[in-house]
Amino acid sequence: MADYGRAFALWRQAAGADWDRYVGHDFVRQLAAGTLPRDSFLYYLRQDYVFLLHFARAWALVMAKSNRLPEMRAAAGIAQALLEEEMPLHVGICAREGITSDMLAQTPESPANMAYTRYVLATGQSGDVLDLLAALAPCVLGYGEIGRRHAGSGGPYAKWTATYGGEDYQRLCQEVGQLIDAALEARLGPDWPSLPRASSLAQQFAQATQLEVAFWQMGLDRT
Ligand SMILES: Cc1ncc(C[n+]2csc(CCO)c2C)c(N)n1
Repeated sequence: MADYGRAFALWRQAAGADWDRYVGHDFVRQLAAGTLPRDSFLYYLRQDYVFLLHFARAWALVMAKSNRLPEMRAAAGIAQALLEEEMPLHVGICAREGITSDMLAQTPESPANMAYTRYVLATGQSGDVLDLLAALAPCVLGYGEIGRRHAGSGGPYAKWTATYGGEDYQRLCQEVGQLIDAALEARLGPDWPSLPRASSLAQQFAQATQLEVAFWQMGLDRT
C-alpha cells in the first residue's frame, strides 16, 4: 500500500470495499492491460476535462478557506497546475483524435461527473478546509495508488499509467498527504482520530471514493 500519510491510511481503511472498487475498477484494469476501448478512454477524457475545471475551483476554495500560508501556497499551486498542465494534457491527447478544444469546452456534463464535482464544491462551501481536503483526497491519492500499481504497463495507455506512477506525481501525493496530516493536527490536535469529527471526515472521503467508482463506470458505459 502506498504511504501517503496517517489520515489517508485511516480514511482508506474506513472506506473499505469502496476503495478497492475505485482503485481496482474494470476501467483501470482494462486501461492497464491496454484493452480499454478507445471510445471509452476518449469519453472519459472529455468528461475529465470538465471535471478538472471544477477541481481547479475546489483547490482555489481550499486556498480561500485556509488561514495557513503553506496550505494556501500548495492549494494555489495545485489549482495552477490543473489549469496549465493537466488540462492542456487532455487537450493534446484529444486534439490528436480530432477533438478540438472548442468541442472539449462544449462537452455536455454526464450525471456522474456533475454529482462528483458538485458534491466536492458543496462540501467545501458548507464545511471548512478539513471537509474539503477529505473530499479531495481520494482523487489525488487514488490516482497515485493506481499509478504505482500499474507503473510500467505497456500498450496504448502506457503514458497515462507512467504519468501517475512516475516520480513527480508520486512526490505530489506524498506532499498532499503531509499537507492533510498537518492541516488536521494544526486545527484538531495530534489526537484528532479519537474525536467525533474524525468520523464525518472519513465519511466525506468514503463518499468521494464512491463518486470516483461511478466516474470510472461512466467511462466504461459512456453514459
Ligand atoms: C475523476 C478524476 N479523479 C481524479 C483525477 C486525478 N486528478 C484530478 S485533480 C489532480 C491533481 C491534483 O488535484 C489529479 C491527479 C482525475 N483526473 N479525474
